[in-house]
Amino acid sequence: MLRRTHGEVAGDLVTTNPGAPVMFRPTVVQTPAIITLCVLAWRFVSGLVRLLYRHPIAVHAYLAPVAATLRYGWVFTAWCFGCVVLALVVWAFAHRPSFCLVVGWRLLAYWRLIANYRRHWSFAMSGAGLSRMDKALEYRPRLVKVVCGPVADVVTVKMLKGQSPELWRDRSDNLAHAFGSASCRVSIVRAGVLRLTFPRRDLLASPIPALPIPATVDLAAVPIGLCEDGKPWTLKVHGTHVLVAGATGAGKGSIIWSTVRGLLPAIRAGLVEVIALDPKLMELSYGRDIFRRYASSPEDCADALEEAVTLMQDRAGLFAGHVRSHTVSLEYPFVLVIVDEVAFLTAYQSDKDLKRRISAALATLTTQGRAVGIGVLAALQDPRKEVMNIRNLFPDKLAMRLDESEQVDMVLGDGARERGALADCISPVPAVGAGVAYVRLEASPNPTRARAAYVSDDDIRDMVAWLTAPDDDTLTLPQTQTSTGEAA
Ligand SMILES: Nc1ncnc2c1ncn2[C@@H]1O[C@H](COP(=O)(O)OP(=O)(O)OP(=O)(O)O)[C@@H](O)[C@H]1O
Repeated sequence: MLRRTHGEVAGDLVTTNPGAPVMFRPTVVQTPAIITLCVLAWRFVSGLVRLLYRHPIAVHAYLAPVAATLRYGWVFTAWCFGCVVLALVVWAFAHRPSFCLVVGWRLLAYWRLIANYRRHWSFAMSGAGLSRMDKALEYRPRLVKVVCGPVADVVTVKMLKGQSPELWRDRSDNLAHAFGSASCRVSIVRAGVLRLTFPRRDLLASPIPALPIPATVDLAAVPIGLCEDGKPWTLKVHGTHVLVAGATGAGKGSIIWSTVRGLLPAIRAGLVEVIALDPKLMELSYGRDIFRRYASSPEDCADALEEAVTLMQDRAGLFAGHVRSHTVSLEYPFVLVIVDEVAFLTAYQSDKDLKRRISAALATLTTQGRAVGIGVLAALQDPRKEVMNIRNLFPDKLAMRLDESEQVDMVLGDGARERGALADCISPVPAVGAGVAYVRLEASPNPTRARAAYVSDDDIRDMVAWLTAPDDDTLTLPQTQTSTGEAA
């Protein structure tokens, strides 16, 4: 039975000082020892069961040697242990990817959980202001699990009630430094649960050489570089328009040329045609033989754009009432209009008539071109509305190195910078930051960092040679497929 003792008599605590705080000591309830022991035993047993349920492999890895030693002696156990370690080492050397997938990343995750995250969790949470004190008790967000991959640790966290993802995004720098990482990306898993991504190494820190010309072409996923998680970075060109924004020297050319390189087999097969507008006369002139039409002067650019508009209208007239979307074929190839530094042709164009013609053609192509197989890939340095008033007509946008933090949301949409698209922090050193971009992939609202492969002048020369060379034994003409399933 619970025994109740009385609290202290208030009279003893009363003071004549009117400023003294009112003191109160509550009634003390003494719990019999047996109840305390039962509660502790219950907690111990339920903890054991939970451990066995959550980490069966780890528990058996500890229990098996103990059981083997008791049953067969320590020599047998040591032999077995040695054999297992040897087998793992051989596996790791013989086939590293499968070893990492099945064993390596799990072991690393276990190690990082104990040696880094659990060890620093309490200080990191209180230091970053993410824990909460209530009645002298500290409540901390729960560290749910750690998963390691080749380049980053992904930590799943359960927030405290009342916390928001924005609060965690605000503290992402504190978390990155607390856990010894260069950055921390916060994304939402579900209500109350967050995913923190801590990169361990940066795959994009050095330039990526030009990718091999692909054997098949998928217009929904043209390989142009590498994502920060090590996956290929692919760009959709058919059924969309792409705007690439980046300050001077950000490497916009590498996105344009990597795209052209990825499309090369389809260009050679006649399933894709490229119209290139190069008002700066520098970027695209080197590979003009690849393009169906190359234009550099503003008059020429206006004519080329109007030619694309006429083609678009002809196709619309032919397709109307028959098909609702374009299928790539030799008769109706996909036409990609590439515009390097589009602002030269619009905002900075002094000839008012040319400016009007170009702006009208661009707006027409970006509003009506998708359905009839005409796409626009435009690059520009300054994404402000005064400079590019039709930027919202581009469904896909890439943010390369930008001069100001406000420009990030202008390009990628509201909240992109808060979600980790730090395009204004990309290094201006070409070897480190050129070609790096933040992109919003269809699968996720959170921006992903990626780097385009660098296509050098020699690579462009080889591309021209590859495209114009006659079929012979030294050249293998790849089978060309498009996203729409047509084959050359
Ligand atoms: N993907 C890349 N990887 C490594 N270096 C690159 C990459 N892309 C470009 N560079 C380097 O950065 C320099 C600038 O690239 P680029 O001319 O493409 O930039 P840009 O954004 O087009 O600049 P601008 O708008 O001034 O023409 C190049 O000379 C090259 O040395």
